[in-house]
Amino acid sequence: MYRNQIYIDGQWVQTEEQMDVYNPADGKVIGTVPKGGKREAQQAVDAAAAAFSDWSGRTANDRGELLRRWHQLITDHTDELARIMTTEQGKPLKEAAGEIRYANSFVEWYAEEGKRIYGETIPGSSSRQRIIVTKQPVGVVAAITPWNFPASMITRKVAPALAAGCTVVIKPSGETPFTAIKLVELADEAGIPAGVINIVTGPSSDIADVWQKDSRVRKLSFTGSTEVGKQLMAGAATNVKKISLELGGHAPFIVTDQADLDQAAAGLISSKFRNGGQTCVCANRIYVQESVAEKFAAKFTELVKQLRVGNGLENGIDIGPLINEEAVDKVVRQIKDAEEKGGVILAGGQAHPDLGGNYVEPTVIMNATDDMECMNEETFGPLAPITTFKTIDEAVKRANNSPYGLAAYVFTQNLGEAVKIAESLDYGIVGVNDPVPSTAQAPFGGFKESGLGREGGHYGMEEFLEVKYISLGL
Ligand SMILES: NC(=O)C1=CN([C@@H]2O[C@H](COP(=O)(O)OP(=O)(O)OC[C@H]3O[C@@H](n4cnc5c(N)ncnc54)[C@H](O)[C@@H]3O)[C@@H](O)[C@H]2O)C=CC1
Ligand SMILES: O=C(O)[C@H](O)CS(=O)(=O)O
Repeated sequence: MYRNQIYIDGQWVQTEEQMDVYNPADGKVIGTVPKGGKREAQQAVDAAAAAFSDWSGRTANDRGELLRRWHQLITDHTDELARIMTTEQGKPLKEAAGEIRYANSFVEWYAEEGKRIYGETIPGSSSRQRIIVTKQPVGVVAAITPWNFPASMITRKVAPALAAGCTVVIKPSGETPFTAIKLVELADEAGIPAGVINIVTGPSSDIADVWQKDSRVRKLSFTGSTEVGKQLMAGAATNVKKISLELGGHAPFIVTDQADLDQAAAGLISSKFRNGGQTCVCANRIYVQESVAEKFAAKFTELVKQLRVGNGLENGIDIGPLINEEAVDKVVRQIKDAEEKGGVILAGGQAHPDLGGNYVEPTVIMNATDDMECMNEETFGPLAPITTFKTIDEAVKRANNSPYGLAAYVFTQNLGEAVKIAESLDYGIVGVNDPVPSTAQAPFGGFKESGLGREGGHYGMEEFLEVKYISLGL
């Protein structure tokens, strides 16, 4: 069912040692992938470096045409890709199919955007000088991606990199390699030349160590935890690589007394429980203005109690299993901590009593306080802690009191209040009455310890380009 090979220089490669891949729904092994190491990592960079001259020398139209073929093949294989993703990651099939479409939207967008890499001329300092500013591809790109969005975190890097004329080496998460391998298989089928895309699975630190030390790798693009991001940022200093980091988040979700409470409650369901809460942009702290807190909590809790938990491959499931036992332990630990500190459980409150395994009940906790773990540490699970506030200034101050700065949300029907709050929040993404703002044409990225750089839109293209200034003496 799953290709269990890695792809280097246009060849599908096996390794003696293999790594098991598990289905989080039942803990069973669904297959194995190569345990690639330093040798495979080096071979991948060798291939990408060798392919760079031809690929970067092609026109943006040529590269765009191949990206368009890749886009069509991903479209044709959406159901197969979604089923692979749900089996190795756990998210419900409908969400997995949604992610494939979202992932594919980056391929479509950058197939065109490569044709819009503009330079400029600047008036010279003398009549005999012409100033020309051009953009050129940065070179070989290393992409290291997480398990929670196994498709879109790859295409959000690879599509702009290829459109810019870069070649790439990819290390997907060991939890979800099959989605990545299938995407690369379709790129191969689309006719993207050997060496342009390479994928290696195996121990991440061995592979990353090779890529960090190889000066031909000119750009590292990483999505994952802030902890690992900091390690990679330090390593990139070895030969001053350009780096993009999409790291952790801890999103505040503010509901003012001017909000449409039904809209806000439905919005919180979308933000909080997408991918079972395993997204870097999902609501982690819910701040509700005092006068509407009880009414809002009742509406939200009613919706939470209707959510169905189960195997993502079954119909009608809203929340699948978390990725592994450690993820479950973290959520249960945060629930217990919140209860010990005075939190009141309105819904859920435990690992799933009937399903067991990696399943957790969607949980709502009222009377949350700022000293609780869940109000400070990224949950990455289906836990919604609600606290109240008196004034807008208080809400903004508490919302900004975090080392993270990725996404934030505010629900209000008062335009002036919305603008004031959105402009005051220290976050790279602010959803105003919009619980899922992510889209291919907009810049995705965070302030503070949530990362560096942006992905999506023309901002995402700049991450794979170098600016060159040519001074022309006449
Ligand atoms: N800001 C964003 O867009 C996103 C942030 N995240 C964050 O990532 C975390 C969950 O994803 P995980 O995959 O568990 O994160 P993770 O940081 O453990 O792993 C991410 C990737 O890095 C690799 N990796 C792990 N240790 C490494 C090392 N020492 N050197 C090189 N590579 C290494 C992993 O194999 C995986 O491919 C959460 O904290 C979440 O907030 C996840 C997705 C998107
Ligand atoms: O990794 C994530 O959490 C994603 O970046 C969130 S989104 O792009 O799907 O909104």
